[in-house]
Amino acid sequence: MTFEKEIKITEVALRDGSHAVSHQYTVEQVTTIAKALNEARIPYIEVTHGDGLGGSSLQYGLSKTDEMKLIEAAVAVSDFSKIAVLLLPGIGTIEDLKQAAKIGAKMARIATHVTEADIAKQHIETAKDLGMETVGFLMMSHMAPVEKIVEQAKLMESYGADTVYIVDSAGALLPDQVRARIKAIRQAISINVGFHAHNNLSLAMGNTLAAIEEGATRIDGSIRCLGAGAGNTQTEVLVAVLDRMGIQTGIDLYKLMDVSEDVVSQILQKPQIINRDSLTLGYAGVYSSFLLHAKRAAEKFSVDSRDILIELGKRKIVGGQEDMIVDVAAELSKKKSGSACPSTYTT
Ligand SMILES: C[C@H](O)CC(=O)C(=O)O
Ligand SMILES: [Mn+2]
Repeated sequence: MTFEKEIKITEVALRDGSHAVSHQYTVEQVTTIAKALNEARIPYIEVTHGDGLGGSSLQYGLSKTDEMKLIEAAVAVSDFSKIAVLLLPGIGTIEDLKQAAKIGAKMARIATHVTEADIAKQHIETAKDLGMETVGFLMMSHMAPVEKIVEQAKLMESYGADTVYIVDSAGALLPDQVRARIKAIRQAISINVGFHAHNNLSLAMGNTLAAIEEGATRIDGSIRCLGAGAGNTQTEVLVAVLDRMGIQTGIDLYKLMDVSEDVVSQILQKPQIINRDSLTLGYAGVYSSFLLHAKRAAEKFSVDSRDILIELGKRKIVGGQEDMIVDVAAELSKKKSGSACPSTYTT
């Protein structure tokens, strides 16, 4: 294969990776990592709470540091990289977006469940009015058929998005499913197509390459895999692989390897591996950030978190419906013991 096209990587360790560090990033850490990524010539660095602007909450996990301070810190050390922010309408607001733009964010990625693109209209339009490069981010893309995804991608294009992403939030897509999705939207829209993978089934790299072969030119990576579940496509590995394939990214591989080894590995609470939890997420096809809630509910109701996750997958529960996790745990507990009492109340 020979590729002439340019692949532009968005580094998500300072956003998706926020899940992996329980949203405890400090200004110093963000400054060090963003500075190194900027020196490695990463085109875009995404910085926000893991669930996007406004995500810091009891529901999604409280940030240690106000995300606007983290965005400011990244902007201050990035003269090459553009700082991107993620926004899920309903979690983040237009005001959050305006503030992020004011302090120097240059790209807005507006994320919706794969069938709900219409709720992104005002956010995409506002981001464009603010002069930001704008991405429509179709999450949980394994949950909708190709025709539905095409319809939703067209909506995002019609609102003014510069790029539409297929997002494999659960790390559940198989390579042929990625190919079908990217190929179909590539043919249906005339803006950039992007792909965001999770590695829960160990397919992040393979799926990313499949997406590139079908015409995706905007790709997400995460240094040292730092992201929800088993993490994302590992940026430094991706850059090396693309280089071996003759695809130029303009990124300095050695600098990226060094920031991974010398900086990011030091702040990891535990290595980003595929364990039974993240494997279950991919296998069940559920949102990676459900894991923590499912584990808490499993402990409370003395049930197996895998059973909760698999049941959530069967019921097609989506982001925003986290309260269902406790309901499912209670039901499973009731089936098991005839009582739905949290374990702290049983003897
Ligand atoms: C809010 C989510 O964590 C966005 C994302 O990275 C995904 O769906 O995957
Ligand atoms: Mn993600």
